[in-house]
Amino acid sequence: MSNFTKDADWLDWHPSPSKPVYKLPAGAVDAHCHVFGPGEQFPFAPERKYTPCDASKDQLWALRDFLGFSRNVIVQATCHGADNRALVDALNASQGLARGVATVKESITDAELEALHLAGVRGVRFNFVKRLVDALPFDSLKRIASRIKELDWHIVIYFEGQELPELYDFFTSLPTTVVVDHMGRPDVSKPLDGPEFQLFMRLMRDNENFWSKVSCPERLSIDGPTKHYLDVVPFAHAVVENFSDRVLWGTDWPHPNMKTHMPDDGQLVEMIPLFAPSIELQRKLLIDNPMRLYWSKKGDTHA
Ligand SMILES: O=C(O)/C=C(\CC(=O)C(=O)O)C(=O)O
Repeated sequence: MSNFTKDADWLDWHPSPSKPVYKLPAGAVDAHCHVFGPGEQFPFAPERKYTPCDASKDQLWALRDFLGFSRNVIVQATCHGADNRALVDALNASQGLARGVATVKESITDAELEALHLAGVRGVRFNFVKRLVDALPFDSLKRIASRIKELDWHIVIYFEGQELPELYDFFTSLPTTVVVDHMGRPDVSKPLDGPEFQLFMRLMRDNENFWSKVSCPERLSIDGPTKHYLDVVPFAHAVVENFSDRVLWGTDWPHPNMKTHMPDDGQLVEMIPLFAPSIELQRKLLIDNPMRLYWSKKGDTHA
């Protein structure tokens, strides 16, 4: 029994996803997912903007095995603030099969950063989605960026598509590899060749240190699950085709803050061959790229 009551409109993760017909290649990485709590053991942060249901590491491993993934990258979600204990607990229990992206404050010590690295953290997340966080000052983020660069970590950025013009110069000033969550959350009702998505494509084209997750069709789609989120495919396909060595894929389990429906994780896996139609593109997306970013840094051995 959790000490927390989830939000009244909270949708729980899918209890029985379908088995995907698409068979993932051996060694595939789910490079964007979260753990929540359990709240009783790892309390949610006082400054959080939402209270989720629990989504434990063991439930994440069960999904990994059911879908056919080998590894996970667990991204710290804002409901845990900069308290990375649930994340670190999951990494420590993963037998080397999970890596993490943490949230840190400037006050973190070098020893604490080193301990996160030892646990398997390889990046920090800067979140600019206004419904999720209060704005953070750029100069503070820049100081964090220059410290984590020393550890050979990267920065994951999360923002809404319409905010990119305002954030563009800050993003391109970052000194590390930068990974964009969910293709920068494009409005897929707008044209692929329109100014909004083309600015994102320019960001990727002009800055070789930028990577993108081609994730979250369920968040971006207007078509929705009954039409298999097909309106997202041209966007994801364009990103994979053009930047095949800098793309990642993730389930986004347990799908925080979904309001319209809870996706079937098996259905999300079925979309991978639409995003990455060839075996070679699938290998890069699911294995080569995430392994390079998360399992080939200082002190890494392949589990
Ligand atoms: O899984 C995601 O990327 C999406 C989230 C939650 C989140 O990122 C967070 O709380 O940090 C969202 O859009 O509500």
